[in-house]
Amino acid sequence: MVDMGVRPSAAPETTVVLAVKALDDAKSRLRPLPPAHDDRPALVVAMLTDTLTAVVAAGPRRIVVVSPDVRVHTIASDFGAVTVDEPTSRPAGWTALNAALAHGAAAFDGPIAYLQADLPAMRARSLQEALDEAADELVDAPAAFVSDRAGTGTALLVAGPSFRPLFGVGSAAAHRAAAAVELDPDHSRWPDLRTDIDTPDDLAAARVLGLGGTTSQLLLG
Ligand SMILES: Nc1nc2c(ncn2[C@@H]2O[C@H](COP(=O)(O)OP(=O)(O)OP(=O)(O)O)[C@@H](O)[C@H]2O)c(=O)[nH]1
Ligand SMILES: C=C(OP(=O)(O)O)C(=O)O
Repeated sequence: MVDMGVRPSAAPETTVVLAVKALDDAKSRLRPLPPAHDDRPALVVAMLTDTLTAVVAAGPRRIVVVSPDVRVHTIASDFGAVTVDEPTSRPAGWTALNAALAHGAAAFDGPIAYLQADLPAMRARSLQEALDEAADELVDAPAAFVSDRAGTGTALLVAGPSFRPLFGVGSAAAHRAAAAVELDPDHSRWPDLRTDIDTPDDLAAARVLGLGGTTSQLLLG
């Protein structure tokens, strides 16, 4: 007998796309770091590793990582991700980040989950739940998103391939204005998924939530 109360998980249908800029250019706002850990490329790698660990555990259809940095490609490959080079051009009015994300999604059909790559506290269960709720919204809406800890940015955007990602400063409002539905607008759930790391304060918040093993070992070990 089929249990009509249990919906299938959306993760196995979903392509997760992450963008990572060149490691030496990343996280300019993440300072000061404690002197013993003042190696931002290593921290970005650790956070990417913890993010990808959780993404893999969520069981998506595929993972795509877009980056100009070969070191990022090597890490992504270790997680079974498809690696994509930075696009060589971008449409007028597009930022480099959104062009990179759209370029990563371009070859694939089905729902695309654009996810921040610096979510070292994220648990697979939170991502799975958000993907499931996004799938429900995509029946009527072009996209759905989870805002970040501050409520102004976007941690996760799930959309069809034709929806233009609008990440950047104020992206929650931009995605809302493009008719994307905000998931859990009261911020009552998924603090781990919402905590992308831009500043030392973000890192402190992620520590309280519980950092993934690689970031934790780097900073605390
Ligand atoms: N592939 C690619 N990824 C990008 C690009 N710009 C930003 N990203 C990634 O998108 C995410 C958010 O980027 P930003 O907030 O602009 O940059 P950041 O390195 O996180 O931090 P700041 O240097 O402090 O702004 C990070 O994972 C970045 O690595 C880009 O042009 N190409
Ligand atoms: C790009 C974004 O985030 P941040 O710059 O905070 O990493 C965003 O929230 O759209």
